[in-house]
Amino acid sequence: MSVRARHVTVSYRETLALDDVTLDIAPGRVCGLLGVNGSGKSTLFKALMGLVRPDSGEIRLLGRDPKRARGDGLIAYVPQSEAVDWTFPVTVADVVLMGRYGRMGPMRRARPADRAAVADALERVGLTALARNPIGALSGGQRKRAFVARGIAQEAELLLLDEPFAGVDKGSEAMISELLRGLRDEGRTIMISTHDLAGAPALCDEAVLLHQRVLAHGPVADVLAPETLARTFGVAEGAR
Ligand SMILES: Nc1ncnc2c1ncn2[C@@H]1O[C@H](COP(=O)(O)OP(=O)(O)OP(=O)(O)O)[C@@H](O)[C@H]1O
Repeated sequence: MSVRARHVTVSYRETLALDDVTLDIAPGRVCGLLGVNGSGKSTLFKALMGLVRPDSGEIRLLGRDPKRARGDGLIAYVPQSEAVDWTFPVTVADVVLMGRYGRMGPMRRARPADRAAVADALERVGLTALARNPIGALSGGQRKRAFVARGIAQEAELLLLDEPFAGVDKGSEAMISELLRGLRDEGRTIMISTHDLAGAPALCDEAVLLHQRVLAHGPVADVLAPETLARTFGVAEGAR
């Protein structure tokens, strides 16, 4: 399994963010992580990256402890747009090169292989012509593509994308979806978190409905079936 979580519980002081989450995600899948604001999606990503330690339960990523998996460069994270300081003076190529830091040693001196990996990744996401532009000068969709390129340059096996389609135009959404499908077809595992249940991306092979607990996990249509949502959110079926 790419992702294997067993009875994972995470709390911040009094707030229970994840409650007994058990989850398996196989390699070569795009999994939508669906849930309303505050349902624990970011916390699950942080736990997968080894940035928050579960109170109890166990997580293995590609058979490794999350911190180890992150240290080995197996996990790439594409943050929510709001989580990034876009005024930070780095170029698009700099952002992508960050994906190679784990391989570059303490001096962070890029070798020809690192530069080639950056060039390939930029080519793949269609940003070669913008490589020297400041990241902040790009559109929302182009910024996301730059971060996906960082994950490609990193050669990550598991890509976690936080709200990748928020603030992104339809053209970029289609392009990002196509990119992610290509990575999936290479056997990589992709998780996409979104609170936009209705717009749950068509590219997902499966979905998880999270609300502190895993309420449903399976084909997207089943997870978003009116009966499941009604059970989840207590909405009377006839009222929608
Ligand atoms: N650092 C923190 N300290 C205290 N409480 C937190 C912290 N981070 C998250 N929480 C709380 O944990 C719960 C889950 O939050 P989380 O950010 O994981 O949800 P989310 O589904 O990602 O929400 P959003 O879509 O708004 O990002 C919420 O009640 C939130 O207020």
